[in-house]
Amino acid sequence: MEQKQHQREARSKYSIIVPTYNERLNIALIVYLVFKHLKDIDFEIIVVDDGSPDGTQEIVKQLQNVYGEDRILLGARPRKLGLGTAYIHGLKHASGDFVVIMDADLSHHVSAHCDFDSLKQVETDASIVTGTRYVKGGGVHGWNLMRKLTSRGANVLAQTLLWPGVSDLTGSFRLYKRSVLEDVINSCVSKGYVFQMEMIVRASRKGYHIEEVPITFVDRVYGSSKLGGSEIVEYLKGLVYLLVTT
Ligand SMILES: Nc1nc2c(ncn2[C@@H]2O[C@H](COP(=O)(O)OP(=O)(O)O[C@H]3O[C@H](CO)[C@@H](O)[C@H](O)[C@@H]3O)[C@@H](O)[C@H]2O)c(=O)[nH]1
Repeated sequence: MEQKQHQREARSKYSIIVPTYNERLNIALIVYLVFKHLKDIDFEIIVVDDGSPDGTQEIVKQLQNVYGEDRILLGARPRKLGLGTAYIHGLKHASGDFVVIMDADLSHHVSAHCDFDSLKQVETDASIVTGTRYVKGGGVHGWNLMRKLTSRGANVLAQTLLWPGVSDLTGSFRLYKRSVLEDVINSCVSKGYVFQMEMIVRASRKGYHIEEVPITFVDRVYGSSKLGGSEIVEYLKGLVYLLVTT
């Protein structure tokens, strides 16, 4: 029985998509942590970098020399083209049966989030396992009041208007069955941060089984968030669009 379980795990491959823009100070650490904590899992890391002026890509190339180009793939884009399209680009390079998306800035801690229970859930019952900060056991550390209110407000507004059945619509630690991601991603039109919400709402509307796991989001130590006012405007536009089209 145990051997069968092991064989099943050994067959599954995970593609971990990490979008980066100016993450020179974080990328080596996140790669190190993934390799440290996912020892018994077959995985590849796909870094989608948007021509970061801080030289993130140079660090990724050094990491490829250390870990191998088959384990660290670089999906380089010429300029900042948005978070949503970065995931779409990453998926083109992915060869795994399952896809994990996570931030590069260590706000998602690999040891706590990529646990075996979540991985098993997506291998068996769930189509998507999504990290949530907004249930018992989840939370946020390090944000100021304004940032907390913005995130909470965005979620409450979307819950009220869309009833998606998911508590954290803007979170970006998720595991997808590859076929599900491919199906849902093709119906998404968002380019920026609102993409997270669009993906999960469309998946929910299509009837996919979504499991939530509580996560604690820890704000970054190095570098800065790229979430600006224009992303908030895009979020509101996206909300209206989803209200009308789903
Ligand atoms: N390639 C690429 N990567 C990007 C871009 N914009 C942001 N990123 C990368 O996307 C990740 C998240 O970006 P942050 O700017 O650090 O986001 P945050 O404020 O910490 O994140 C919060 O809001 C996000 C938006 O919904 C959430 O995804 C996240 O979970 C969290 O709630 C980081 O790895 C960052 O480098 C882009 O245009 N292109």
